[in-house]
Amino acid sequence: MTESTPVDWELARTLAYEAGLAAVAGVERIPLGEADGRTLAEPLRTLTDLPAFPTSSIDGWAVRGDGPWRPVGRVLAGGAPEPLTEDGTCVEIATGAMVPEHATALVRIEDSTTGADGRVSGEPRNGPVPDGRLPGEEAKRGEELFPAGTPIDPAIIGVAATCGYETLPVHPAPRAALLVFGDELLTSGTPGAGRVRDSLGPQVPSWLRRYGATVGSVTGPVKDTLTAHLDAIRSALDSADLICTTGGTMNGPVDHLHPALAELGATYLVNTVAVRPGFPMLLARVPGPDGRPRFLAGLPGNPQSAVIALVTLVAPLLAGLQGRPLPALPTVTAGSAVAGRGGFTHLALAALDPTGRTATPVGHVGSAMLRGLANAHGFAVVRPGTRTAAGDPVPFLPLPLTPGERP
Ligand SMILES: Nc1nc2c(c(=O)[nH]1)N[C@H]1C(S)=C(S)[C@@H](COP(=O)(O)OP(=O)(O)OC[C@H]3O[C@@H](n4cnc5c(N)ncnc54)[C@H](O)[C@@H]3O)O[C@H]1N2
Ligand code: MOO
Repeated sequence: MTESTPVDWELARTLAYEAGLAAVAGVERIPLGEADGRTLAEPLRTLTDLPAFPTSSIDGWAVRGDGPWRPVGRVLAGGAPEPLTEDGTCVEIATGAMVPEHATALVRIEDSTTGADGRVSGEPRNGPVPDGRLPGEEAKRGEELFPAGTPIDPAIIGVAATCGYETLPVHPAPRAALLVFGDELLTSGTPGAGRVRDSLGPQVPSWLRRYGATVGSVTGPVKDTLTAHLDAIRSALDSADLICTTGGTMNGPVDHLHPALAELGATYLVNTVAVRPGFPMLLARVPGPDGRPRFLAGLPGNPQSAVIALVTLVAPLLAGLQGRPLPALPTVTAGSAVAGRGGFTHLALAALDPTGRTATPVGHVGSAMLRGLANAHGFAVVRPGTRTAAGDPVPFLPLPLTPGERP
């Protein structure tokens, strides 16, 4: 490993985020149905008033002036009605239909009677929920509903459709590749006799997708030689904006990542982080074949440490590359004491209680273990030189879990 001073954990997150934001790619327009999980590249403004026309919320009558009213027609949802030209007239109207010009009230079908002469009588309601909707009530034409950088979810897609869009402007999804280093790794069967199963090749792509990347290739185990490392990185550079590697971040006899980065002319954005576990993590910028910015995140080989590098460096980088804000960390209450780690930030795996307000450290949290990770919602963050007592407020860095996971 090249000599380096570990970067403060908060600063490392910020550096990774800013590097991503500075490299955000241009804008593409994609169909609404494909936009879930992407990020708005431009503010979303409504193309019309919402609703775009006065709309009936009831089945009944649109009336003009005082009753009884003489029916002069019918307007269904989808139709554009003629104006009501005389007092004492009405049209039958359906829910969702456009209210004719000059109508003065809406009368529900159940509040009306029709006389022998065919005239309609009844009382408009003056309840707290009006029976019609006025143009612009929900939004005025041109109004900004969501700023650039908003993550797109199904509700945002629904709003975009409502206000007239067929496509949405988004940044291209960052393309990631994963290279797994380590001759000791097995990709099938049970571990033993010095060999361990590769637990990162199968899980890291799923974390990357949850952070918004597409994962083009997973390669490994890559042989523990400098040449094999260089070949694997060069080939991943062809199609990935971000290469994640696992293992080989230290200075062992077969740790080739740092020499490979030197050979490729990489520059470090972060080279080791003052965090436990996970300190040998790194983030570098690597020249790509076409001059586009490429990043390489070196995740340490110990499996929990690799995930800590994902949440520390890769998640902020990908947020930046997508043009998203860097999520602020919520503060929760510590359910029990969490030790400090001297001059390092301690990321302590913790489970949230059902209210989401109290985080309690879990067991099985050695950096070579994954059992604690699989029982935790995220990490309690204990900053350098501090410790956290039970009941203290503590920042919490969540894992990208979806509702229903970790019940
Ligand atoms: N002399 C020192 N040795 C080590 C130090 C140190 O400060 N001084 N730090 C330790 C820390 S902390 C970590 S983390 C590891 C990081 O090492 P590498 O990134 O070089 O990783 P490897 O040596 O390749 O592997 C470490 C460990 O993880 C296992 N591993 C690797 N890849 C996988 C995988 N895909 N799936 C499952 N397990 C994996 C590997 O077998 C090793 O047991 O260095 C410490 N050493
Ligand atoms: O910090 Mo290492 O990353 O303990 O396993």
